[in-house]
Amino acid sequence: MKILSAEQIREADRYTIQNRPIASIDLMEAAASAWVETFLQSLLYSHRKSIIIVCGPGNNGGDGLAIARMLKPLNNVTVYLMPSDNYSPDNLANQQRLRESGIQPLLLHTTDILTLPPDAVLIDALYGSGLNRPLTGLSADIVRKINASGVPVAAVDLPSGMFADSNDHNTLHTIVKASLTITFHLPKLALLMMPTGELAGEIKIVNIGLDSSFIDQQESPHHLQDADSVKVLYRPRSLWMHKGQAGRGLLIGGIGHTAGAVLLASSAALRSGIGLLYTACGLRAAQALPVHRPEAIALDLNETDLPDLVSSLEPDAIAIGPGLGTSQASAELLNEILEYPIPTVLDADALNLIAKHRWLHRLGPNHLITPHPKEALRLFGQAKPFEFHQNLLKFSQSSKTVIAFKGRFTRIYTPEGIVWFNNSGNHGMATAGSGDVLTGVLLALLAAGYPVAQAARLGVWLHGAAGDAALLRLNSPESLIAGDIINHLHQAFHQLSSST
Ligand SMILES: NC(=O)C1=CN([C@@H]2O[C@H](COP(=O)(O)OP(=O)(O)OC[C@H]3O[C@@H](n4cnc5c(N)ncnc54)[C@H](O)[C@@H]3O)[C@@H](O)[C@H]2O)[C@@H](O)CC1
Ligand SMILES: Nc1ncnc2c1ncn2[C@@H]1O[C@H](COP(=O)(O)OP(=O)(O)O)[C@@H](O)[C@H]1O
Ligand SMILES: [K+]
Repeated sequence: MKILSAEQIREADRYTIQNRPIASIDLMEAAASAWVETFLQSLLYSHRKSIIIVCGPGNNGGDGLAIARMLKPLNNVTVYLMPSDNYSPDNLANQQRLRESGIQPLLLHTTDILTLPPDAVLIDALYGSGLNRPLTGLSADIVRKINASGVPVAAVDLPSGMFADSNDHNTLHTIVKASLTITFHLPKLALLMMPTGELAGEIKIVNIGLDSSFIDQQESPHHLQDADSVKVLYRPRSLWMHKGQAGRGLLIGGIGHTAGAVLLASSAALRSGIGLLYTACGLRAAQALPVHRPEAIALDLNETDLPDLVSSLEPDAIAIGPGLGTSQASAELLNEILEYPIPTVLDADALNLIAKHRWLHRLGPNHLITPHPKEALRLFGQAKPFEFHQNLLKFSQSSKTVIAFKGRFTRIYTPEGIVWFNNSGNHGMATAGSGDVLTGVLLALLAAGYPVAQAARLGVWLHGAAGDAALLRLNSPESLIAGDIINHLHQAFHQLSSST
């Protein structure tokens, strides 16, 4: 699914109204109705004693007015409206319809009249994608009062005060903090990125019937990656396959006390279909691995000459980093690995070493780096979130390196300039070792021969989908541990192979 800019979304609205037999006011009615349908199914709505709706002067406010009319038969609804001498035509039309339905909106001349009972739910329809500058004055005061109240908020299209695209020049404290954002038709960039994404709460996308051929024609580097978009990448195994065709992988890490990292990565690689796995690690891990995972071949790094190993093994793919440490000896191992033109995943301490030794320029098309935000900061330096995003995009294009920037919506930056926002995975995965599991999955896919960008996309999705299957089973994000992700990889693969 494409992610369009605010400007492109406006164009899509305009195009739909001009080329489809639907008037602007009817599109608003359809949007409000789709929003209400999703809202009524949400946990946020259940058991709430009243509904407060705050409406702005534009079409976002127009949606709010229409939503108020639709919810009136179901609950106790109070509507507040921003005073303006420049209401949009559809906003005015919906003010009229609302009054005809028996609701008189209260004009929000001052924040004093805004009453926010704790057992209410607030619907935020102040501003949407038409925001043209950060909020100030009365609008900002209203947002601050809403945020201070503790009343749960469901936002219409976007939390008010948030720009759909870059918020690098915005102030976060003038953005509504929502528990749920029901957005229209397409995801918006700001909903998928920190720190703005966190202000949106749970995100739901509702179809409002915008013209799909117009959307298909729009150029955008940003895409949301779901099961359907990775299914096309998946290559099922041949019935006649033998283990030599499933790929050989070499995993390097687990030095000293950090044996667990390679144990997790090894298990994940084996559960992701690797044919042969060699894990080169410290003594502790080399002793623990056969007990923990006898399918892997453990090699003690102290007794292994890396160039000899690589030339005798001829691995199809390498992964280096989990539990590697940042010692001089580890740096020498990495220095060697960076010379091989073999598809390689670089994670954790491998990334810290690259930052420390300023080896970023040595990365190329056979490399897949998987930084979490702190590692990315060490590698690429500090920048505002949207600028940082642009920097990653530029680096991937110029170096031809694939980046999986990990987080809630892990972003996969590909050298052709496309960024995939992955939508599998959950907050239960914010636990030690889940990144090591991803490294193992990626190693297996690279060893199986998937091109680097495809392995990254597929692996990140599988990892998230396995986490989702684990959460479904455990029912508690707190109890989810990295091993559970491994134990549910089979379900993620099954989803890929099952017919649509
Ligand atoms: N046909 C359409 O265009 C559709 C639009 N929809 C809704 O329309 C929204 C976009 O509507 P609009 O383009 O009218 O924009 P908004 O309603 O988001 O905001 C525009 C209004 O707010 C004012 N404004 C902007 N920034 C401000 C600021 N910092 N302080 C104070 N006032 C500010 C503008 O002067 C204008 O009056 C979407 O988010 C969505 O909710 C939906 O109804 C679906 C269909
Ligand atoms: N809130 C979340 N929602 C979705 N996925 C998450 C969330 N938190 C973490 N993850 C995923 O879990 C993994 C964590 O990786 P990382 O931070 O490297 O962990 P570790 O270093 O402990 O192994 C990443 O793949 C990330 O995308
Ligand atoms: K809004």
